[in-house]
Amino acid sequence: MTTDPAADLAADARARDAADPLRDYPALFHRVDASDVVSYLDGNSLGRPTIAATEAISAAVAQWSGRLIRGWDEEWFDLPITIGDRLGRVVLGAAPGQTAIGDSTTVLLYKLARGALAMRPDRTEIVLDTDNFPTDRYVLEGIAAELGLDLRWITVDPASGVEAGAARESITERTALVVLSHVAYRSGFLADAEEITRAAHDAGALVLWDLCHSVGSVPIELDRWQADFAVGCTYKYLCGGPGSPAFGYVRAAHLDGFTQPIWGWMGRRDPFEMEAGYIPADGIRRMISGTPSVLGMIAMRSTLDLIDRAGIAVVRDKSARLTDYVIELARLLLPEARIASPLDPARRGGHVTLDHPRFREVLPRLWDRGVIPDFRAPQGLRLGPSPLSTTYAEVLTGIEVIADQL
Ligand SMILES: Cc1ncc(COP(=O)(O)O)c(C=O)c1O
Ligand SMILES: Nc1c(O)cccc1C(=O)C[C@H](N)C(=O)O
Repeated sequence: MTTDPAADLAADARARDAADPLRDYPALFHRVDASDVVSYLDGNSLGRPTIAATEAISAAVAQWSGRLIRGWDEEWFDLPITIGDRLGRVVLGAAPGQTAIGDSTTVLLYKLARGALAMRPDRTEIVLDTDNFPTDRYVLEGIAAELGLDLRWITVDPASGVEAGAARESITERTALVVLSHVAYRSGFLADAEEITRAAHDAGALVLWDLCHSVGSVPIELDRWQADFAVGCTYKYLCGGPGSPAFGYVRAAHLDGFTQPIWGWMGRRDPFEMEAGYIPADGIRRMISGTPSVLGMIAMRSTLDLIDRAGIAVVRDKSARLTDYVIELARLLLPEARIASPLDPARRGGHVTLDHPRFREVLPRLWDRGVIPDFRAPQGLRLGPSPLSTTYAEVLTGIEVIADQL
């Protein structure tokens, strides 16, 4: 301890970094101009690129230029499934043959929800919550209008999320499908996915989990939870790059009869036979509609290598410590801001939201100072440190600048 509180805080952050089992990982990510961005706190919107990803993308371009159309037979045709299997093993708790990469989260959500609803033709309701990510709400509103179904909304406090008890009360014998986020995009609330899945099954309903904000930071056990379907994006903690394709999971037991609504040639059995009529490919390949984005899938592989090496439990532990640290610093340096996320780390994913009526006006000044959090209307500053790439010192710098600007 010194008589200088700022120096004490800096020393404490350095000590946390020195003791961090993942201390060597931040150096594996690009930092093109360290003075331009002094604190990146938006890893849950767009992860930083790994250095290995740049090399892997260059190698993929070389393969494209050398192998040309032959690349499809040699590797690319199978990539959505081979990377899907790897994703399943490293971060989803999913055995092979249930995960495919392709499309955006929005499109895959539509395809999975339509396929799921076709499995419960006698039921009339979809259960969802009022603070799910907009795309989930809009897609389900569209499907409900298209199929003449009802939506049953679970009303949630935006600083919290869907409790298992509230979900159980909302699911009835009319419910065909429950669609919820594992980690809420605004508050970071971590849902009890296993218990909610059980509640849905007890009522004969199916569940589709949106894993966008948990994949790569929170352990996921899709097979153990007996989840029916899941979807998630790969550009956040998986650092797949802007617009990298999403993943979709269909439980093996459902695959045989599963029909998704966009019948493209790439998801057909024997696509290069070009035959009349659509017959879905065997297994999870049937989730594919059109030509997959090969270059878009490359970067996430490098992040999966890092998570595989570190172990998702260690990644989660760092993530929980980082968000605890955010809360500790916010209480100390930003006492006028409200913490709009669960305080218990066991009930929180990888980010924390702070509320203050002046955050909207402060945001451009933070960007000018090289501090990049997210802003979520009406007044939330969302801080998403990425466990593999963010240091404690970076978090401290960010919150000091926020305090200074506020
Ligand atoms: C929970 C959630 N679902 C879906 C999406 C987005 O889907 P898409 O990749 O289609 O834009 C996001 C983030 O953009 C999200 O946070
Ligand atoms: N997908 C995004 C985009 O294309 C532009 C800006 C932000 C995003 C995001 O990922 C937003 C994010 N899913 C959220 O939770 O707010």
